[in-house]
This record gives sequence, C-alpha cells and structure tokens, in this order.
Amino acid sequence: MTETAIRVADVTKAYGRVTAVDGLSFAVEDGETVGLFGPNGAGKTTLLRMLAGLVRPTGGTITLGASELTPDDHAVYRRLGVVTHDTMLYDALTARENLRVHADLHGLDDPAARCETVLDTVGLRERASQRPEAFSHGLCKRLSLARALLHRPDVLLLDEPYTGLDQRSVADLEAVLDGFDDRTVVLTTHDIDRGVDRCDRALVLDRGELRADVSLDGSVADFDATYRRAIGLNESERGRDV
Ligand SMILES: Nc1ncnc2c1ncn2[C@@H]1O[C@H](COP(=O)(O)OP(=O)(O)OP(=O)(O)O)[C@@H](O)[C@H]1O
Repeated sequence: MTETAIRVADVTKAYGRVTAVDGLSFAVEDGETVGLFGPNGAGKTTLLRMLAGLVRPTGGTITLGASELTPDDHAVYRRLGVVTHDTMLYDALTARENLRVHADLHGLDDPAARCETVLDTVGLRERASQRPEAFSHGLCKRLSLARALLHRPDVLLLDEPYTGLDQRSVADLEAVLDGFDDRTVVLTTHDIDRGVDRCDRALVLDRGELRADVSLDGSVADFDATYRRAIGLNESERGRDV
C-alpha cells in the first residue's frame, strides 16, 4: 500500500497584500514525482519553499510522513533534500568542504566517503578542490544537488532544476533522478516537455490557486491543452515554454 509522503492542507502564504499561495490542499504519495507548473508569479517557488521549511505558511499545515513541518522539529528536515534556485553555497569553502559541512551537520556516519560518492554522482569529483565562486551557475547547481543527496533524503524538492543547465548537465540530472526513482520528488519547471517526461503527475497553479491536478500518462500535447485551459490561455497566447 502506498503511504502519503507529503500532505498540504489549506496552505496559504501572504506577503503583505499579495497572496502568493491561496488555500492549497493536496497529497503526494511515496515514490511519486510531481511537477508544479504555472506562469510567472503563480506561487510555485513559494509553495516549494514552504515544503522545504524555508518559508512559513501564514495558514494551513504541511505534513511530511507522520510529522508536521514545524520550525522546532529538526528531525523532519533530515528527510528532505532541497535544491533552490539560489544555490546557497559557501563561496569561501571548496566544493568538497561545502559538502563536508553539510555531512557533519547531518551527523552522517561516513561523511568523507559519502561526500566523494555524491561528488561522483553529479560529476564534480575533478573540481572538488575548487570554490563555487569559480563555478558557472550550472556547476553550482550540480554541487547544490550533491548537497541535497548527501544525507540520503526520502523526498527531493527541486526548484527549476533544468534552468541554466547545459545538455550534459541535464543528462546527468536525469540520471540522478532515475536513480532516485523509488523516492518522492517535487519539482517546479517551465519546461513542459521535460516535466511531462519526468513527472507522474502535474499540479497547475495560477495566482496561488490549484487549477489542475492531473496524471501525466498522456502526451505532451494533451498536457499542453490541459495546462492552457487551466490557466485560461488561448492557443495563440501560448509559447512552448511556460
Ligand atoms: N519574498 C517575497 N516578498 C513579497 N512577495 C513575494 C515574495 N516572494 C514571492 N512573492 C510574490 O508571490 C507571488 C508568487 O511568487 P512565486 O515566486 O512563488 O511564483 P512562481 O510561480 O515561482 O513564479 P516564477 O515562475 O516567475 O518563478 C508573486 O506575486 C511574487 O511577487
């Protein structure tokens, strides 16, 4: 029987007068890969950051497994691996040291070996002695992904994982996600083609509201039409990239 990995119940986030996320409720099952789609300003990043515990909802609850995400319950965050758009790396430390800090924070049993494993996973072993300040955005993203994988999380949260990656990095990311297949992934993307290919299910947001919740077992064109209807776009208004 599948278990619920994430439960979002009537979650709202208001920034002053702007309601970025407006009373969302949904559940993500263990092992599901769910894509958050929607136009600019729809609330995707805000929702993902709330799932990651980086932003506090102004209303509602988020539950991970059996535990509610609360600022005081640190154990629950150990189950999450997060890659945000802003990679949040320590520029003064090398790539390897960035990982080591994270490994020590998580109290891993095998920190040194685990750091080398994830460096290999994201193809950064040869650049592990360099600092991220010398890295391109794509390389920083790889390092951020390595950090997210380090403590073997059950749930991976990725904000626009494909943005800024070259073809090789995209292929590497896909290989990493293939290896993560039995675990739960939530990602935001503007890339409908990759999103449909990768995700089992799509949530379409617009103006903070959930406009569609569909399984992605059909074609890109099918989802394209669903997406367009969900956000009220005409055929002529829509480009390939959302
Ligand atoms: N820190 C903040 N302070 C004030 N308003 C914010 C903040 N973060 C987001 N917002 C507002 O919340 C709304 C949702 O933003 P969010 O970044 O979540 O959308 P998004 O769907 O991720 O957009 P994009 O596709 O452009 O990245 C927008 O109106 C945005 O301006």
